[in-house]
Amino acid sequence: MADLQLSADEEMVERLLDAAARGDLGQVSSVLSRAPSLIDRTGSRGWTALMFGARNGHYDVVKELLDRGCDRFSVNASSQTAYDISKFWGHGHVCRLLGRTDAPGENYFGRETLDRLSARRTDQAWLEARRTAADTVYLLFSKLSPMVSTSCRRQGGQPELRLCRLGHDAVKPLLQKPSTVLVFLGVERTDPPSPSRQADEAPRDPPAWFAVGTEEDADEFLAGGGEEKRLFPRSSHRDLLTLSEDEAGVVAQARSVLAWHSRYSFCSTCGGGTRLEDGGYKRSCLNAECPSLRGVHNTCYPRVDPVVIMLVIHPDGQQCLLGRKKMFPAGMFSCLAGFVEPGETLEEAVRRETQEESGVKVGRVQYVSCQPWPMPSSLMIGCLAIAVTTDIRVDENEIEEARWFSRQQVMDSLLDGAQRVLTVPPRQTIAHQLIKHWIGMNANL
Ligand SMILES: NC(=O)C1=CN([C@@H]2O[C@H](COP(=O)(O)OP(=O)(O)OC[C@H]3O[C@@H](n4cnc5c(N)ncnc54)[C@H](O)[C@@H]3O)[C@@H](O)[C@H]2O)C=CC1
Ligand SMILES: [Mg+2]
Ligand SMILES: [Mg+2]
Ligand SMILES: [Mg+2]
Ligand SMILES: [Zn+2]
Repeated sequence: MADLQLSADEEMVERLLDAAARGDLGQVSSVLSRAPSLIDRTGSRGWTALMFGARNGHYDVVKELLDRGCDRFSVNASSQTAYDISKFWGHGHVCRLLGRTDAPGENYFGRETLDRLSARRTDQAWLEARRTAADTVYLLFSKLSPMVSTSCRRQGGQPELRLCRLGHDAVKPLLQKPSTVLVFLGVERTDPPSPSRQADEAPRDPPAWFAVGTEEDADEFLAGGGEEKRLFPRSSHRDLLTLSEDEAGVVAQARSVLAWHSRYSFCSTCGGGTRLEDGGYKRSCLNAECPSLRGVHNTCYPRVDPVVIMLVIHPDGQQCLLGRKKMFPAGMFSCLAGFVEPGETLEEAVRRETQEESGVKVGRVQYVSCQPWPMPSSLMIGCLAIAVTTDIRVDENEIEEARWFSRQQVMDSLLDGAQRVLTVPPRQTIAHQLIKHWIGMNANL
């Protein structure tokens, strides 16, 4: 009976994959209406219905599968997502559909959903009006953790965290405390005004977003969520990686600025007290004699720490260098990385950090993409680097082990169910994306 059931399932999967490949929307919908759980099932070489639809440029089929909640990130036996496949075959319209959460060069924490309107940061009257407006959104952070709710579950996965959006009334008492920090994040990006709008209608400002930061527990806010469970995640590194791409971007912005406020309360030039200015983007010294008040000083502005992160490629082109820190989970290897030092180019930082950490010398360096990493304020600058030597000698203070891994070993690590000699960091990290970028450079469909 079980065998019969299994083969009936398999037959349905075959029908689904075949319909997706042919662009038969009716058949795809009919199979999934009867058996929704088959949506991410794979056929030969790990291809899903989404990949078949993407391979042949079937826009309607791809849209239907996405609307029904398929996994757009799953990879086939060549480690390609449906997006990689549609890009390879030149189906731009399907790429755009799939690219919404996996656009080329866009990394987790990198999406800008707000227009920062930096020119408005010094406009006190405008800021004051936006602070109290009915549609203004406040994000609350306690000890740098954003308040989130866990009301919905991602299909088959871990609970998805969503940011809690509060109104002015809810945060008003907190805003009156002198230790609370308020940062203007920007306004929602809007579509161009519709042609039907009357000429005499005044254009409305889109909703403004603010971040409110407190070093207190703020647990009193957790009660007001009704059905949904509200919390401030305490293991912020892991939990921040479960936000949606849209929310991750705004959290990266808010958390880095709030982290700067929480560590830089005093003037670093004279030790005096400081005052918040520019919508939370500046701290000015209260001591009228302080040199930091004359000229431009980077001590007054939120910091960003550039970090190079590199996938080092073996001179034979078929292996890459990955390392592991002692703190990594067992079996996990990642790209080497390190802070850029003053007066150093990105290329030199890649060469120096690679040699310090692994003993390998690097020649050519090529920039790929970057990622804001708000723990607390790094900007990860992702590069491919071509090795000119291959002997490994690790810096044991930082790295436990570094090894050359073959392309096949790395591909297996990206595949569900494959035999693995290593695991790579999760897809939200630029390390993962650099590794996938290298695998994708030799498309083997
Ligand atoms: N998103 C991703 O895929 C990855 C992100 N990272 C992030 O990159 C950062 C840097 O990587 P590491 O290998 O640790 O750098 P690293 O190789 O330069 O070594 C870190 C050491 O550098 C010193 N240091 C110099 N400037 C610093 C600064 N501005 N802030 C803090 N420490 C500084 C400290 O002594 C620190 O222990 C890490 O904090 C990590 O969070 C690292 C790997 C992957
Ligand atoms: Mg390092
Ligand atoms: Mg280092
Ligand atoms: Mg370093
Ligand atoms: Zn000062």
